[in-house]
Amino acid sequence: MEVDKMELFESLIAKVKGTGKKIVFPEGNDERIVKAAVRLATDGIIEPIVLGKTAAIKQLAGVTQELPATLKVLDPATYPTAKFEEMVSAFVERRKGKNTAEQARKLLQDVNYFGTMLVYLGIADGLVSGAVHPTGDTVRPALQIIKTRPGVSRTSGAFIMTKGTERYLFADCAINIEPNAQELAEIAVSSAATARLFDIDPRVALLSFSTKGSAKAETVTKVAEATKIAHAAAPMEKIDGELQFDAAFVETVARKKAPDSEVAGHANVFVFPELQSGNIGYKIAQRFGGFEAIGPILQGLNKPISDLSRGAVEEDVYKVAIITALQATGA
Ligand SMILES: CC(C)(COP(=O)(O)OP(=O)(O)OC[C@H]1O[C@@H](n2cnc3c(N)ncnc32)[C@H](O)[C@@H]1OP(=O)(O)O)[C@@H](O)C(=O)NCCC(=O)NCCS
Ligand SMILES: CC(=O)OP(=O)(O)O
Repeated sequence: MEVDKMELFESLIAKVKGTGKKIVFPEGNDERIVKAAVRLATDGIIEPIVLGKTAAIKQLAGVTQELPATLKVLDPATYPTAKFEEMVSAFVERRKGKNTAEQARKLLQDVNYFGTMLVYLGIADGLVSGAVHPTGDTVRPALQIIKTRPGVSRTSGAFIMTKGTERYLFADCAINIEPNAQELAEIAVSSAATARLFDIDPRVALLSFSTKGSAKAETVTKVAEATKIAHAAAPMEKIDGELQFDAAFVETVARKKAPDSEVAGHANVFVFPELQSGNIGYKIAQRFGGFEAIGPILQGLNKPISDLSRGAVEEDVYKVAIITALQATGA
């Protein structure tokens, strides 16, 4: 089968399998998480580290024999004191005076902080959480400890949206509540890079309720300004805005509303102007449109940390973990 015709996840699995990536799952008390982790280990795709107690994990996963050999269970409650204190010291050093050792010990009782520190210390290559915890609680440890890559000031959350052979990227659907023009530009540039993970040749539309000045409002000016900043930051990328969704997506509408745009009518990466529209937009495409929505994939962090929707099913956990491992390969 040619790679571009391969089912998306077959090709992603082929890139990840054999790399031995260790992904930590802090929510070992959730059935969807443990079942996905067992499948990922059994299929030889990643080496999961599940936080919790072996007996409870086996029961939730419905495993009566041994867990797969490549699945490691780690119980924070019985983590050796010396190792825990090393973690505390590393945390305090990373927080540069923002947290004391006493605060660190308390924060590290939280499985998301504990799991994120495993990634920071290199014990795990990435983390998947958020099936139980809301996004803020899942990503805050990563924002504080893992932090953004040089040149990126804000992380953002993208979804890969698939239906049949259709494949699009939506962002930011998860993190930045009211991004300014600079932040929106960064989200657009990061999204182009994320799209390439999925073999999408990115054509990025910055969405609005206006197309090329058809309406006047501060919120529209912000999107037009973000487009200019994104062009200056990444002149080789195909990025355009401000565009309404129909102008971005439908060729006949694009010919009328934005005839000179190389993106309009052909966009495959959709950047929303703020979080309300982004989060609502992806859920409408998912629930009305029948698209599978995988993510949010956090963009621009130093190491891969992935959130899940609390509405996620086992299959979503499985797929998000594969994407997280793919990010960990440096692809
Ligand atoms: C992501 C979110 C939790 C961060 O909020 P917060 O914890 O109040 O953030 P704070 O402003 O206190 O910042 C905490 C740290 O994270 C950093 N940070 C905050 N947002 C960031 C971002 N988008 N990218 C990178 N770092 C960020 C801050 O710089 C700060 O770092 P510091 O402690 O080293 O100084 C918040 O923006 C949020 O709730 N977003 C919406 C999440 C959501 O509900 N989405 C819908 C469902 S997916
Ligand atoms: C991404 C998202 O919307 O997460 P949740 O459904 O958990 O709020």
